[in-house]
Amino acid sequence: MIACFVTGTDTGVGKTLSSCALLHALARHHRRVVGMKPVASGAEPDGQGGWANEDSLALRAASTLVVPPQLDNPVLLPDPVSPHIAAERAGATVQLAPILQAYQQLAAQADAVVVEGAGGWQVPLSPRLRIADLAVALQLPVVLVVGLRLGCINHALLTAEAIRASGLPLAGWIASRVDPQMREPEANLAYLRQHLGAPLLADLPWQAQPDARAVPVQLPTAWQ
Ligand SMILES: Nc1ncnc2c1ncn2[C@@H]1O[C@H](COP(=O)(O)OP(=O)(O)OP(=O)(O)O)[C@@H](O)[C@H]1O
Ligand SMILES: C[C@H](N)[C@H](N)CCCCCC(=O)O
Ligand SMILES: [Mg+2]
Repeated sequence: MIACFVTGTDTGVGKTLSSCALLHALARHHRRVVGMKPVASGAEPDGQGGWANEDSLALRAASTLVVPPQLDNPVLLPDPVSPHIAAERAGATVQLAPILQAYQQLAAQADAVVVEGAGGWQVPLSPRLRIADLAVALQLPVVLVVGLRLGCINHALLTAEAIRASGLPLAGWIASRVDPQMREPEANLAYLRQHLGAPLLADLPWQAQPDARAVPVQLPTAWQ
């Protein structure tokens, strides 16, 4: 079973697009691939009388394995704010155990699982729990999505350092060109390639209509 945890330099940097691109790439090598959004804040009508998070809907569309929503999105909070605030407003506390159980059930059915975090590495899920704690509890190699814009070098280096300090391997990183006006994108990319100490798995071009299927992804050999 192949699995990874996708984090980012921030919220809104392209983690969902990157996770979908990873799922499509994995599906070229493996039959049963599935995305997981363990904690989602923000819900919209799912078109079937219920509610769903837009990241979950995108991950499901990129997955080949269909699972019940309690497995691929065990915690769905209505408000699109930091998960610890969304949970408080919903009168809930995010707990690790049910998320780990859901992941184990997914992993038992799948050849590959891509787990998308929420926001960046230190985002709180509850007063006592952060995204980093969840990734550590899952013991997954991490893929870091860097939203290429001014300031991303600092955010990327700090995040990579924190991931390694947590004891998890940084399996690779993805450049996500979220700012078409960015100056010197290639020089920024070159610096990150030299200093992140992990392979660049994909370079997502800026797209007016982002299409995860159209992006070339270089999967680590062990994932092929
Ligand atoms: N390469 C790109 N080109 C153009 N737009 C992009 C690109 N990558 C991401 N976007 C857009 O930026 C926005 C944020 O991207 P996305 O939802 O993937 O972020 P995220 O990191 O998953 O955020 P969250 O923390 O909410 O999960 C979306 O509207 C997405 O379509
Ligand atoms: C609602 C949003 N789309 C994300 N899922 C949550 C982002 C939390 C960011 C918290 C923070 O770092 O300040
Ligand atoms: Mg997302």
